[in-house]
Amino acid sequence: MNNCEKSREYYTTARELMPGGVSSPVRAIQPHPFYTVRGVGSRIYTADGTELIDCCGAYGPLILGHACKPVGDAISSALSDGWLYGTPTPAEIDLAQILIADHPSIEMVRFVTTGSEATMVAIRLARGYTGKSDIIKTEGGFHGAHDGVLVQAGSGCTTLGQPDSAGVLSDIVRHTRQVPYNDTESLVSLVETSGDEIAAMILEPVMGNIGPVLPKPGYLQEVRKITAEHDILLIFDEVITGYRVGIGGAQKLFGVTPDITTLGKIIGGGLPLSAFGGKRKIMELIAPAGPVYQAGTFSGNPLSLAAGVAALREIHARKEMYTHLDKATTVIGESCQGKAGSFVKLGSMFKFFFRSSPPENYAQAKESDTIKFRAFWEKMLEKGIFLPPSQFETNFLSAAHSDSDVEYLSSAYASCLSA
Ligand SMILES: Cc1ncc(COP(=O)(O)O)c(C=O)c1O
Ligand SMILES: N[C@H](C=O)CCC(=O)O
Repeated sequence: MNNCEKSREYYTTARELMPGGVSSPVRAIQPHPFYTVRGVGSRIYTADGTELIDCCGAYGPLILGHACKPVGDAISSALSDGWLYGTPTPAEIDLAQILIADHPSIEMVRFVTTGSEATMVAIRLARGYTGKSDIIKTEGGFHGAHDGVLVQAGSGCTTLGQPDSAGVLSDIVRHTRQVPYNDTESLVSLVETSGDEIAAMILEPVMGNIGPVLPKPGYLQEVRKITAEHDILLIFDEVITGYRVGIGGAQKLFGVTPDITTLGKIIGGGLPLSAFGGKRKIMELIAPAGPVYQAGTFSGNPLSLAAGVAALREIHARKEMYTHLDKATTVIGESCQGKAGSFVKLGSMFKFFFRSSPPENYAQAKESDTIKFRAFWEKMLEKGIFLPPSQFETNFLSAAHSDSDVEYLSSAYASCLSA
């Protein structure tokens, strides 16, 4: 980006104040990130006055685009009533009713603040329910930044080349078993030898933190069958896919019912809100109904709930957006035909991999040429398009992207991939 003097200065200051200069590692674009001061519709605006078409969407929450008016209005209205009470609120009942109606797997729900919290407690709940110690995750799966899942983790961990984290005790991660995604044979052999120790398998039904990487036909159904046969709870981490691949998430799209579901991102309308939910007999183990403890000062905060209810009502009122978004990414994919690499999409999730065929798992995703990705990413930025700055992060389109945005994106993909 030519005009970036202010961003450069901000970053110089920020690096003195915060590790890596950022609040989350994926934002530390080198040699310096751009600083954003405004977001409207499909656009973000930098501190240096550059307008960008945003295909990052804050890493997933903004399916309605930036500053969506009904969501903003709901936040303003909630704000005028104060913003934190430390008591139950009517809005949590409204949002719980929407989530339960939309997800056949969810009979009860608990609101928390981040996706990391949701997956952390979902795992604790599975252990409490089954009395077993271990979990299975898929290699390259990302479930937030807590100890038990920071092993072979996707997202920033993979981008930085640090899929395991220092500071995590080997005693903890020895309870986290790994299998490749899309590989039922490895799963069967693991559960046949160790099924008695395994409380839950947690997976992103569509892997969003190395790609996207899509499930092979029948894979999720097989996983459901194998886990059920071995009394292993199945946790679908739908923090990305919830309301992203459609109302009802990946479980509805693929017709697979997990035991526990984690949701985040979109359900807060862009404010911090996450949830986990599942069958009543499992959820009733959560305190104070049962012995599995979870608590949070900011859990179910009124502003996030107001934003979430407004966002989900808007999504319901404009369901046709999913068809439109799917067509839009198909158009972008067509412009990538014949280019050296592979285009992968599901609805509004998409990515061009610098690898000859679409990856089916973590090992294959990591074979992508990240140097070529970086050169392509820079060219797209020069054209005024912000893609997540990693081969291993999904691009997201929003309902605010217009037909002309999609046309522009398509021609930019075609020309930047040819160059
Ligand atoms: C699939 C998935 N699960 C969990 C998380 C953790 O969510 P959060 O960043 O809100 O803690 C993320 C994203 O970070 C995610 O993509
Ligand atoms: N891929 C991550 C979430 O889905 C990116 C968000 C972050 O780590 O800041």
